[in-house]
This record gives sequence, C-alpha cells and structure tokens, in this order.
Amino acid sequence: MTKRIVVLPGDGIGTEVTTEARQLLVEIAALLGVQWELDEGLIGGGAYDQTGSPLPEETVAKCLEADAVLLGAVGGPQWDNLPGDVRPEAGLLGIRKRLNVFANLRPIRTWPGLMLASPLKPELLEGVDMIIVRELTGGLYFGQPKARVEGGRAVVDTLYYTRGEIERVVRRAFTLAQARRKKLTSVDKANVLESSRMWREVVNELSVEYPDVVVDHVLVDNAAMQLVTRPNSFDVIVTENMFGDILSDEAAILTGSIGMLPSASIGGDGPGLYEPVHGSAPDIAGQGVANPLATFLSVAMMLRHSLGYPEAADAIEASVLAVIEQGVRTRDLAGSGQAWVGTKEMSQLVRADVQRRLA
Ligand SMILES: NC(=O)C1=CN([C@@H]2O[C@H](COP(=O)(O)OP(=O)(O)OC[C@H]3O[C@@H](n4cnc5c(N)ncnc54)[C@H](O)[C@@H]3O)[C@@H](O)[C@H]2O)C=CC1
Ligand SMILES: CC(C)CC(=O)C(=O)O
Ligand SMILES: [Mg+2]
Repeated sequence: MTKRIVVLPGDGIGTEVTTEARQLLVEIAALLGVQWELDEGLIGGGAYDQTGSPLPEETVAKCLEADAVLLGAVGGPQWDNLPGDVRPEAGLLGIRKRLNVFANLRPIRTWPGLMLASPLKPELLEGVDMIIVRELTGGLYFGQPKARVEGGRAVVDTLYYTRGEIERVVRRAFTLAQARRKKLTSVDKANVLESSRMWREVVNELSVEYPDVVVDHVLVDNAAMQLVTRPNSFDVIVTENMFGDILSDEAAILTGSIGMLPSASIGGDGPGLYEPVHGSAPDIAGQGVANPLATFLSVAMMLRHSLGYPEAADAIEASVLAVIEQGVRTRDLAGSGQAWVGTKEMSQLVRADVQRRLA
C-alpha cells in the first residue's frame, strides 16, 4: 500500500534540512521501487504569518491521515514577542499533543570519526550508545495554569502528570531496555518535586514486571554531570519532558554537534513524528551551512519504526558513518582550520552513498 509522508519544514534551518531529507526520501522510494505520497504542511512562525495560527487545522488533518510525519524545526526571533499560545513553539507542542506521541526517543551515540569534534576526551566517549526516552506530551510545557497572575506581579507554570501518563512512557522505556543492554536509569528530582516522587514510585512498581532490567534512579542535577563524566555508563534513560529536553541538548556534545541528534516521537495510534533534536538555528539560517545529518538520521528512524524498511534505515546510518569516516564535515563538525562542506554537498555525498548501498 502507498505510504503517506507529511513533511513539516517549519522555520529557519528547518526548511533547509527537510528539503534535503525530502530528496533522500524520493530517491529511496525509487531505489526500493515503492510509491510514497509526499505532502507538506505549514507549522511554526511561517504558518502563523500565513494563517494566524502556528498549527493550522489543515496541517493537523494531513498529519492524522499520514503514516509518518517529518518535522524540521520552528521558531525565530521575529516571533519572540507573540503571546505564548500563538508562538511557533506552540505549534510544535500542539502537533505532538494532537498526534499523542508521548514517547520521544533520542538516541545518542559517538561516531568514531567525530570524537575529536567533541570537547570531551576520546577515551571518555568510547562506546557511548544510549537512548533518552523523554516524556513528550505532559509536564511543565503543557500543565495549566500557565499565566501571569496577581496583576502581573507573579507568574505560574504548572507541572502536572497523571499516573497513567507516567506509566505509559516508563513502560516504553522498560521495553526498550529489554531489547538493549537491560539497564534503565530514571532521572527525576524526587528530593524536591512531588511529581518526581510519583515518577519514582511508578518506575519502582513497574520494575517488578521487568525483572531482567536493572534500574537505578539518578537526580537530574547529578545526571547532568554524569552525562559528561561517565557517558558510557548509560543505556536507556527515562525522564519527564523538560529534563529530557535539557539533557538531550547536553548529550549533543558527546556526538560532536547537535546537528547529529535525531529523534522519533511515538506512542499514539496515528503516525510517528520524526524530527532532529535541534531548533531552527536563526544564527545560521539561510547560509546553507546547517548540518542535515540529524534529519537524515531521523528519516532512518522513520523508515525503521513507521514505514517498515529497516534495510533502508540501516543504509542511511551506514552512509552517514562512511561519509564521516571519509573526513567530510559540515561547519559545526569541523575543527579549526579543517575544511568543511555546506548542507547541500553533505546531503549529496550521503545520498550518493545510500544509492550505492541500495542499488
Ligand atoms: N524542535 C524545534 O522546533 C525546536 C525549536 N527551537 C527553537 O529554535 C529557535 C532557536 O533556538 P536555539 O536555542 O538557538 O537552539 P538551536 O538548536 O536552534 O541552535 C543552537 C545552536 O546550535 C546550532 N545548530 C543547531 N542545529 C544545527 C545544525 N543542524 N547544524 C549546525 N548547527 C546547528 C545553532 O547554529 C546554534 O548555534 C528558538 O526559537 C527555539 O524556540 C529550539 C529547539 C527545538
Ligand atoms: C518547544 C521546545 C519544547 C522544543 C525543544 O526544545 C525540543 O523539543 O527539544
Ligand atoms: Mg530542545
């Protein structure tokens, strides 16, 4: 059956990296001899400018009918003074909620050719291979009220979780750990937050059902330190929305650049949502220097989790590795004085390698 893929380019470098990823998808379909229907939708600041909403209903409807959604990134300084409910980021939170993709998988690995791109010592980075499972549709980013109160003299954000919301993402993390090295680190702030105390309770209760998985609990401040002092001690990390957001950007330095971090958001009855971990990078938007590999690796996750083509996913990952090992770098990955290529050239080199593998 024809697969339907909706691409949501968004703003800034989101449009640049998804243009390349779309080309990759077109070429892979031809190589596999399959027909995919590729459509696009508006989201973010551009959507707000055109329609008055950062998430038009037309976009939601397209996504709900798709097999998979690929998103670039949203946001930019020109929209920073908009009210919270129409900011570009509200569109992103909105599509995650409407697709009910509560489990955001963010794999973090080191790439042998890129160890020098990280400020950390290579011996520390040896064998880093972890996945952060971030709760994506609850917590502080969604809880109500979220408002200025007391005549503007005070402000409130709400960290709200139901037990069910915690259980479903923690179960995903346990299942994932079972399929990997059977180690689950739950990250919370149970020394001060009631929500974290419930989080910890749920993890402990569910651990009985997964006796082969070794569980430990780490407070988020300590976890932030351990991520860079002993990164290869982690297998699966499960944590709430905001902690996962922050820790995964921190983990980007293990891989060499945030331009190398893909993600898959799953769990709803509908399509999975695939996106690079990075944002719209207004500081480099329009210059043709964005690293497209996080988005290519997100396409690989899409092929594996939503489209059923694991061999094509393997090919993309192998091609990224091969091109890096040949010494090709985008600017974010290049050391000082090292030559680098732009978005399009990196894209072409990886796509050509994928062609060779799938031909
Ligand atoms: N998923 C999304 O749509 C996200 C959107 N944002 C939004 O993006 C805007 C910018 O946020 P920032 O905090 O600057 O985070 P950012 O991730 O956009 O950029 C942080 C730094 O990393 C660099 N960078 C990011 N992606 C890169 C890539 N593919 N290749 C090379 N360098 C890359 C940028 O140039 C910048 O120096 C804000 O409006 C923010 O709300 C931020 C994070 C995620
Ligand atoms: C709007 C933000 C929650 C986006 C972000 O930083 C992320 O999902 O990583
Ligand atoms: Mg983030």
